Amino acid sequence: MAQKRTPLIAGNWKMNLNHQEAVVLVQKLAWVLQDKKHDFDKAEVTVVPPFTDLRSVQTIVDGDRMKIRYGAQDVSVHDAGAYTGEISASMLAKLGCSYVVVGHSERREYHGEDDALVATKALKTLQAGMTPIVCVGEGLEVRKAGAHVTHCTEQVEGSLAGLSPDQVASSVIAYEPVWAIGTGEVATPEDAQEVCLALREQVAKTWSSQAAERVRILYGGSVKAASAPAIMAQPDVDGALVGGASLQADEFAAICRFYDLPDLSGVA
Ligand SMILES: O=C[C@H](O)COP(=O)(O)O
Repeated sequence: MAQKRTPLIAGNWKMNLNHQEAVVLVQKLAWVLQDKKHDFDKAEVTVVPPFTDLRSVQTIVDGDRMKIRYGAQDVSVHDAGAYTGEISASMLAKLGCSYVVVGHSERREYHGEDDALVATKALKTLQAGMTPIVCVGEGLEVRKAGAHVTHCTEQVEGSLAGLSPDQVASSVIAYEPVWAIGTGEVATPEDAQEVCLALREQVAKTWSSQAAERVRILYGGSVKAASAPAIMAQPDVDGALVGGASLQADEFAAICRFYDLPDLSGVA
């Protein structure tokens, strides 16, 4: 019997909200989810703030015993030492991070991160006891050429290279078509399912069928409360990596609450 994957809704705040604004948003999100009786066993909720907010988020999450988890938007490939400006995995783990987003397209584009570097970051994250959210996705030209499935499966193979099947199974993959990020151009549920299924099949081929069953695969790219249900109802989509909409507590909570619906079968 295949083990059921726990859905994950992660909110990537990107370079937004100082530590004081972060506390306000997390507090409001907790209140809205509590008010709506969100079942955290049905879907994990994670916020991914800037580094500067993590200690404040840890304080309020721990202090109020919130079930909301949190994580970081990047991590160093180094363990410690003379690496100005970098943040190590052990530092993030010490701050109670559960997740680390690695290989986001904005880091690949603006910081020249390649698959090999992303794979090292994913391994460092796992070795520190956290879960990497490994981002892959194609650009508009690749999509127009119909090469998006090949592009993304090759990217996932390279971005998880060197990990064991168990480590891959314990990771999260986020399919984020670059042309959908921040554009309002959300992928269709069929687009998302097509690539997420291909990624899962690639995991089965490269690592193991057990890893393919267990690895969670998210969709990201202009996800809003209105578009989320049909995408997240797809059989190979295990949640969402949300950007802009995660900065609004009500909108982000509405996305999370999709999994509280009594019967999801009719939503797709
Ligand atoms: O990490 C989140 C993705 O970049 C999606 O961002 P977005 O929801 O603002 O398009």
